[in-house]
Amino acid sequence: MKRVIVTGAQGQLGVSIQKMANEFPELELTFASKSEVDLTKPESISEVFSKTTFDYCINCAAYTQVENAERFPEKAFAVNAEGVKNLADQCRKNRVRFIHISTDYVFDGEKKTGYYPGDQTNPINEYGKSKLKGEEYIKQLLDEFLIIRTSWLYSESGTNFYTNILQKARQGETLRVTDSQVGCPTNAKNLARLILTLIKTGNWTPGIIHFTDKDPMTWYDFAVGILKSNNLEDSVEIVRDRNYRSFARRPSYSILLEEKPGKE
Ligand SMILES: NC(=O)C1=CN([C@@H]2O[C@H](COP(=O)(O)OP(=O)(O)OC[C@H]3O[C@@H](n4cnc5c(N)ncnc54)[C@H](OP(=O)(O)O)[C@@H]3O)[C@@H](O)[C@H]2O)C=CC1
Ligand SMILES: Cc1cn([C@H]2C[C@H](O)[C@@H](COP(=O)(O)OP(=O)(O)O[C@H]3O[C@@H](C)C(=O)[C@@H](O)[C@H]3O)O2)c(=O)[nH]c1=O
Repeated sequence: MKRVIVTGAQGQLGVSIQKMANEFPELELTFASKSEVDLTKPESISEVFSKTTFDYCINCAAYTQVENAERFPEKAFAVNAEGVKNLADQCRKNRVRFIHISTDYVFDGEKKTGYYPGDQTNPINEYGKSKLKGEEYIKQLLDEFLIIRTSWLYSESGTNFYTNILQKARQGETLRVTDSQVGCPTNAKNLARLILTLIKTGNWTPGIIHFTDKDPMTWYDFAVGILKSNNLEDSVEIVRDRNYRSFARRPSYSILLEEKPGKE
């Protein structure tokens, strides 16, 4: 039986892992919400780690408000950089393998052929910068780590692009959605399954991997798909809005590719 602690367990990905837990009876999962393990409070981490011996930590905790991060970068860095350092530190002390989730926003989106894990990072917003700093701390502190970069995570519950679009549609609003960014939506359920499978099989090597599960599309295309899959395409008006107002810059083409073919 492998013992696994999941931090940030009440977020989108954390909840997806909780929902999938019964498919992985060989894993003993402990779910820690922010009130139990707060990454910005090292003592809350050490308290939980001192009570149980864990084999793995899956870190789903993060500051994910891209717009607010631009206005209050210190909030994003406190969790995504220094908080991750605190958690990685405890994993090192307690010999816990660390599985961490990062983002396509560590790239600037200028490379029009997509990004491999080893490609040059260059975040263009504060959220991306804070997530990159978190990655750097992990690499400095740990040998036994896996950073999984993913993009455009969505699920049918919680607050995310998918649920925001549906909410607006159900309120009868005309949807205005940008087509100036291209990325790959990723169902949080599929990422949850990948993570638990990797732990179950032990079939992973330390480093950074990329995981997405849909073909490249714009946010506009994604919104149209969301309407269609909910049979709302005929009842809701949707228009392309290249200039949709936002505070943070976002990469225009952030396609995450898996390891280069032919690499040993
Ligand atoms: N959402 C996306 O589109 C993408 C997300 N990712 C990454 O995937 C991971 C999971 O994201 P997702 O589930 O969508 O994010 P959510 O924002 O849904 O969940 C994050 C969770 O972390 C909690 N949290 C915030 N601050 C702290 C803290 N100081 N200590 C402990 N917990 C905290 C939040 O609690 P509260 O809400 O109460 O603050 C929330 O429950 C993150 O690392 C994110 O950066 C990567 C690519 C895309
Ligand atoms: C809700 C909405 C957004 N948009 C635009 C704003 C933005 O450019 C784009 C995406 O909107 P959001 O702000 O919902 O998405 P955003 O928060 O940028 O999503 C990102 O979240 C972080 C956590 C990640 O790691 C990324 O991979 C990515 O998923 O769509 C519209 O054009 N119309 C709309 O109605």
